Amino acid sequence: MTPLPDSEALRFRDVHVAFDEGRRRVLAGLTAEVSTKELTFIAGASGTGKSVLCRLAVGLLRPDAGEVVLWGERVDSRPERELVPLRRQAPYLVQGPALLDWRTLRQNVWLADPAASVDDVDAALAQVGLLDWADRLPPELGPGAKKRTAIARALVLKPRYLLFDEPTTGLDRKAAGQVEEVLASLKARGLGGMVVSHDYRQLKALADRVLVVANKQCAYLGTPKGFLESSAPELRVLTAPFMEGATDG
Ligand SMILES: Nc1ncnc2c1ncn2[C@@H]1O[C@H](COP(=O)(O)OP(=O)(O)OP(=O)(O)O)[C@@H](O)[C@H]1O
Repeated sequence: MTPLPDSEALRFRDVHVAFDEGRRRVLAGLTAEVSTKELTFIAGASGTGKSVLCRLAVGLLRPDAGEVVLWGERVDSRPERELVPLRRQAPYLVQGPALLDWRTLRQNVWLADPAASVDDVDAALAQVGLLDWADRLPPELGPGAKKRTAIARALVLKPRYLLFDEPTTGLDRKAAGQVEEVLASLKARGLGGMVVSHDYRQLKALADRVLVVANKQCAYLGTPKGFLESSAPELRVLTAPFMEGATDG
């Protein structure tokens, strides 16, 4: 494969991460390169380091060894003050939406970027299908709409890349479908992202690429089809229940 230009690449090079004073090794020599123009799903069993990968990508966690390079710049060794602007370009959406309940949706989005114009704020809400709800308060929303508001908070920053940690976990089918529609529309507009997900139906529908973390390394980086149809034991253990369900249904 031809190497990606720096302007489109997120690179992990021989990354090592351990917790509890080195006793709990999570990543040991993970190397992978993803395009920030694509939607890359991060798959793997629970606790293998998928969220750790997101935190590394934007410098919320520094590796014990190895390099993390985003758009040609070392993230792992950058001073914290330089990471703040980087995180506006590549916001990381954690699982909980973290909205202020006493502020309207419009105000919640505005708070993410007080310098934004009202048009920009409303455009961000429109992109997630919530413009009609701009003057409502978060407690009036269901969990899916709260999640979409959190996405609007990231979009108002006019990001180059988005990192989503399990964006539909805990949502019912309908709410998850609405969040997936937002992901699909961002993808259609050419905005890339990294999505930590256990939902292989969603992965199959949306992913350009899949990165699997297993055995403390990158066990697979390729197409969703290649991932789902692989016979490699470390991938089969993840995909077999889904593939069997797909055949049955
Ligand atoms: N700050 C921390 N201190 C100690 N251990 C941590 C810390 N952060 C992560 N870990 C451990 O690192 C491992 C990987 O965590 P991570 O959250 O990346 O897993 P994950 O693959 O996203 O899991 P899940 O699918 O369950 O969300 C886990 O065993 C977790 O307990």
